[in-house]
Amino acid sequence: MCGVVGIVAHSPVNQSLYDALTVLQHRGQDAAGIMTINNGVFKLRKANGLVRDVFEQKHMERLAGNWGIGHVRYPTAGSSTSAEAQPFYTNSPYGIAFVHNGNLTNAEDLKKNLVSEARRHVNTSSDSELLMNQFAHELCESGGDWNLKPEDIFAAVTALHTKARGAYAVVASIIGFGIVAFRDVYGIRPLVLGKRETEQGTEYMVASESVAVDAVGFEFVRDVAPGEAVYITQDGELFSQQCATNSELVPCLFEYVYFARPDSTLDDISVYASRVRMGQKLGEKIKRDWSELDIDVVIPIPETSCDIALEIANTLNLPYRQGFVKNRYIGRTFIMPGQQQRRRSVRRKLNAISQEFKGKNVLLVDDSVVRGTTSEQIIEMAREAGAKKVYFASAAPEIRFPNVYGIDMPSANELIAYGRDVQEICDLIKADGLIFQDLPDLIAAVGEGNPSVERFETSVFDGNYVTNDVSQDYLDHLDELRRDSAKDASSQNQSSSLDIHNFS
Ligand SMILES: O=P(O)(O)OC[C@H]1O[C@H](OP(=O)(O)OP(=O)(O)O)[C@H](O)[C@@H]1O
Ligand SMILES: NC(=O)CC[C@H](N)C(=O)O
Ligand SMILES: [Mg+2]
Repeated sequence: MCGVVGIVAHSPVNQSLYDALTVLQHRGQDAAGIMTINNGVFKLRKANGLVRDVFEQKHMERLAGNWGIGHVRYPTAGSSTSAEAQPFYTNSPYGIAFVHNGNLTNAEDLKKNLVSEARRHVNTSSDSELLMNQFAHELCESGGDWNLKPEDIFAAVTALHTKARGAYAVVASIIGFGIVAFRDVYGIRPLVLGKRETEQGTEYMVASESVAVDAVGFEFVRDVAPGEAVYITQDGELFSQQCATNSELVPCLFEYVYFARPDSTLDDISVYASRVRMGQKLGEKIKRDWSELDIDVVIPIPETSCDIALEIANTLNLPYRQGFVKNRYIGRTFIMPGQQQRRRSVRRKLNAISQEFKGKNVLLVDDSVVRGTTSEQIIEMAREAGAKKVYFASAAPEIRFPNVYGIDMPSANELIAYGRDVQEICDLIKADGLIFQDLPDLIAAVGEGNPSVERFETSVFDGNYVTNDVSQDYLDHLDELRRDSAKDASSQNQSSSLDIHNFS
């Protein structure tokens, strides 16, 4: 996942963009970038690392200007090199800076056409650079004259929707004109709009999650609709238009399970409330299926599962205890780039308080079990701390299918539930019992927050890919390209790519 943000204000935006990126940090820990516009010139700083490490005082001072965009990256295509950090830039037409959350499913076809028909150069293996070039090409083709009008921009996004497939929540700044933000036709990735009234006039903000809007002191207005584009001129005038004929809201279910912050509301669904309902429903299932078990205490695996575990404890009428302490200086392990790093990080990140385990039958709760990196080690730690029995509950069902829409799960073989039933997974992670939420219950837990959402993007659980273009051949190809062992080679290949127009 990545986090995107864009602000058009009447005073400098560097600090607000920085603040927004720090509250979106949970969506991407690999790289961060900000590009502002000042006196008709782009100012850029991007690099690998966390927001707090990428931007020093000197960079912040140089990021002048009253409008700009920002990005935190979790790579799902290409490599992890700084050359693929975002924003991307292209000089034609007008000068465009571009940030993207999501992942394309037809990147290779797009690339062929871009080179052969549009004669555009794409310098990295990032699908986001491709998408930017396709957008730039559509802007050239949209028929407007030099003085770009809202209808020209909407025509370009309309054309883009017919060519790009997959997931994309995008914010782009077009120099001399303004910021355009849009979501793919299913709205797989989130994007929200905020505003703030000032003496100089209205200021606007778009961001991946509502928490960024709150943190920067803007007021939440609404979600950007799937297929819709919002255009904010550099003077603060807002235009919006539905640019797709076939749009339908099908948001990613895993955003609510794991990715988004609990204090965000996405597509009118509170992430926190949906996690509480996940806990209620899983608690009911545990009551039904495990009535004979004598569980003494419910313990969450920090951090994402805490709200879920508390509700399970309430439903089961059992004590809830924080048996693991999280090292606040270690980030999320699942979105780290390699399995070795992920494995090492679990023990550095979590430590058991042995009194909470000694002689007890504990129920450990996590939001999800993906590669099994966390669950396997945590169960071992619970036993080392003296637990008698260790039961394990996952608020998400078994994850058996790769993700192609912006979550880095490209290889079915790396998923612990792939080709295994619950007992086999339980044996692997060495639990005394393992229980997963049922998919209909998870869908209900999230969907109750907004009954108008008829479908969610659930491919990691059931293999149904909403874009209808994902074949087994494509998945095999992705596996070859992106499985952990392949990624290292790709990063080495790309490490010599140009880092263009960047402040060091
Ligand atoms: O089965 P796995 O491959 O280990 O993946 C699942 C685990 O990874 C995530 O935690 P993470 O440490 O990323 O973040 P958190 O602190 O937000 O829970 C998630 O919450 C699970 O704990
Ligand atoms: N997780 C994401 O949204 C990734 C965006 C883009 N596909 C990249 O790899 O940079
Ligand atoms: Mg976790």
